[in-house]
Amino acid sequence: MSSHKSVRSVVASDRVITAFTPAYDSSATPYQKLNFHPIVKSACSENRTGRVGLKIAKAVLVGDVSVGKTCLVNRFCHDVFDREYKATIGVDFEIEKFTVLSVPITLQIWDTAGQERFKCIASSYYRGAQIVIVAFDLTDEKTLHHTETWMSEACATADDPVKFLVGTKKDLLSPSDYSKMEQKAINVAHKLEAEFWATSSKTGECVQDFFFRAMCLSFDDMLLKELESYNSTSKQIGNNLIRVQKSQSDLYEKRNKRVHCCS
Ligand SMILES: Nc1nc2c(ncn2[C@@H]2O[C@H](COP(=O)(O)OP(=O)(O)OP(=O)(O)O)[C@@H](O)[C@H]2O)c(=O)[nH]1
Repeated sequence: MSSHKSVRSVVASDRVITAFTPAYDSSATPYQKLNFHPIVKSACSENRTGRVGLKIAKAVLVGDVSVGKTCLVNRFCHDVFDREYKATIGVDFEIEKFTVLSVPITLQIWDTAGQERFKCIASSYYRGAQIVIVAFDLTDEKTLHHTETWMSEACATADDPVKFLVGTKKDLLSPSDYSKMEQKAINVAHKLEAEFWATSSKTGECVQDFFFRAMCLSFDDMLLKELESYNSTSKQIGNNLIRVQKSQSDLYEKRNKRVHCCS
């Protein structure tokens, strides 16, 4: 297992999210929200974000061999592109610190190997992911056909994730070849109930927007769940308190009745 970690103690200014990043194509996404949930926005502005500020959003990146998964991560995390192919051995990971609506949150990106012989190792890292990214090569249609299997395997142990279908190597296609491929990819994305993106790690096209979008959707989901669980716990504590108060007042009433009878 190889790994090159980049843990930044201070959030870089280009990792500060103050507005909701839109979808690549509003007709190619199941996620139709255009902004952070109002409850999320007010919780952030009033500093009521519970444990979310301490949380890590886990993303797993899967797909066929050599579709460009490592290049996608390297373009986003280090702003570099390597034209030489070096196979990922097992799994690799990167950590990026963000601030979303002034709340600190860490994104952990697990870059898995596409080679069949590493599948067993790589799949053990899918568990608990809040973001599943299935990558395919826009210049190689058979890699698109395999995305259904990748998605179902990665989602099997993920945590109700936001799902993405990401086409890579857009720089290698002519506009007309791209639009033919895009339509096929959007059809697959609908089937997978995933959001479609097309990127180029060589030119950097849409790479940062894609990861920002993933962060926005997952942050919104995580904070809503956190606030819901906080509210239901408070409600339960409230109900228990009412029950205790009621049984205390019943006891008091019974004792008063007894005192009254005896006298
Ligand atoms: N032109 C172009 N080439 C790319 C792009 N992304 C990746 N490549 C090339 O595709 C090859 C494979 O890229 P990787 O990122 O190593 O592929 P991978 O999916 O991580 O491969 P595995 O680790 O084996 O699963 C490399 O030679 C890259 O230079 C891109 O956006 N444009």
